[in-house]
Amino acid sequence: MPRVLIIGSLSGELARAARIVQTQGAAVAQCDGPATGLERLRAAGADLVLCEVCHDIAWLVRAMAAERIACPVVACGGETNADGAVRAIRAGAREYLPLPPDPELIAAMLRAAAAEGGVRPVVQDPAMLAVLRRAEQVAPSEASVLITGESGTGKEVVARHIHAHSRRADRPFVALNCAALPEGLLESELFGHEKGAFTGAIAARRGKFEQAAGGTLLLDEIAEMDAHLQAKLLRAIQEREIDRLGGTRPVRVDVRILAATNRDLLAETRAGRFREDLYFRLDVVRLRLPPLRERPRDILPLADHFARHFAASNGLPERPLSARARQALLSYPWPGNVRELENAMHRAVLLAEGGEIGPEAIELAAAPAAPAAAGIETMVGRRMEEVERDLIIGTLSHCLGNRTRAAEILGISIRALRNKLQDYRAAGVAVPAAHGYGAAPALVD
Ligand SMILES: Nc1ncnc2c1ncn2[C@@H]1O[C@H](COP(=O)(O)OP(=O)(O)OP(=O)(O)O)[C@@H](O)[C@H]1O
Repeated sequence: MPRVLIIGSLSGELARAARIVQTQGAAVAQCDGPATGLERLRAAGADLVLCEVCHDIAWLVRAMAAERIACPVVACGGETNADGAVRAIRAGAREYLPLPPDPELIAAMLRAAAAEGGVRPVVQDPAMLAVLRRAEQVAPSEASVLITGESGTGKEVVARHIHAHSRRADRPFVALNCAALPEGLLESELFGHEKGAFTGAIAARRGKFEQAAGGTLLLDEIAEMDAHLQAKLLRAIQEREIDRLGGTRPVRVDVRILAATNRDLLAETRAGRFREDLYFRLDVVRLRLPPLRERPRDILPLADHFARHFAASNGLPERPLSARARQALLSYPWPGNVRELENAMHRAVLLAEGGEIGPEAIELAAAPAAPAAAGIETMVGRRMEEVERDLIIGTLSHCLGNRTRAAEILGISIRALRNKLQDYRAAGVAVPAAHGYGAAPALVD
């Protein structure tokens, strides 16, 4: 059930909008202004925020971004208030809902919010169908599931699928990328903190464990978690209790844990970088997602799906893929997996002209140069750190800015990559942005 937070006074047209939202099956909460709204979001989260246009939407959007609260904000106000609508969109609102409310429009908004929250996996290749069947088989149990696979193969999509088929489906699904945050922040993000627990903890905040109460928590890039947090996580799983930072007594939690990684977690365990007891707790059931190159029959159905999706979201006509474009997609190795295909199709939809999407609209990264062809003479005479920098930046651009995949190809940890990028940026080197056209989560460098 989608959760909608309404910010504004529940009288007149906004009250009607709230009733429509409820009759369409969403749970509604209400706050009088952005400040109390933010508190509510910290405490309970939401799938969609509806905020009256008279409030300071720019402040709300900035505050949410600063606290990494990811949820679309839709402004609402009088249908003749064109200036207000423009201001709200400039301030970062996703859309403007004119009042009096149109039930059709509200239904479309809720559908969009729900679609963002969960993608139904598009799958046709037998290798992936087998994985999905197994996911559905284990979904109703309470078992932890370890989802492995290269970055961009759809680990989060499969995790959401498990949640959707579980007994917890009507409770929240919460995902956290353990590589995206520095350690201190990750701890408070996971376990929450009390007011004043550290400098900058201006208000108490519930962590992801509490936000996922009764539901499912996906810990993505689990191998990146440091030893101290691994110990805290183990305790949370074993004792079903967590300690907020700065808290004085433990909090009971009821959460099913799914973990994802693109590394060989058993090897990490053997190398002493990952706790064995935690590994066995997480690896009750394992799902290995094959890379896209090992499931060629998924390529075209996914490409068609993304072509339709991006045409609709950009207000463009639907264009079919031409036979030559299909051939180009089938003969490419997809090192960035489904995420790369998604980005390629987004670009293709924007670039296509005429009745079809032709091969000229499909820009694929050149296959990485074979080591022997990389040109040793281009390296001789140069400083090691310079060559390293070019290799790192080059690999990152090849991966469309995806840190996880670049680190994987380079054979270094995401943390090490992030530190390098920070140094480069400080030295004035242009670093490819964390995501291209696609919806890959931005990592903090
Ligand atoms: N079977 C699928 N059907 C539809 N969309 C998919 C599918 N698999 C992946 N995607 C899309 O591809 C993108 C990457 O998927 P996802 O984030 O689940 O990958 P991941 O393996 O978790 O990546 P990472 O390791 O980088 O976190 C997402 O935008 C997702 O919606």
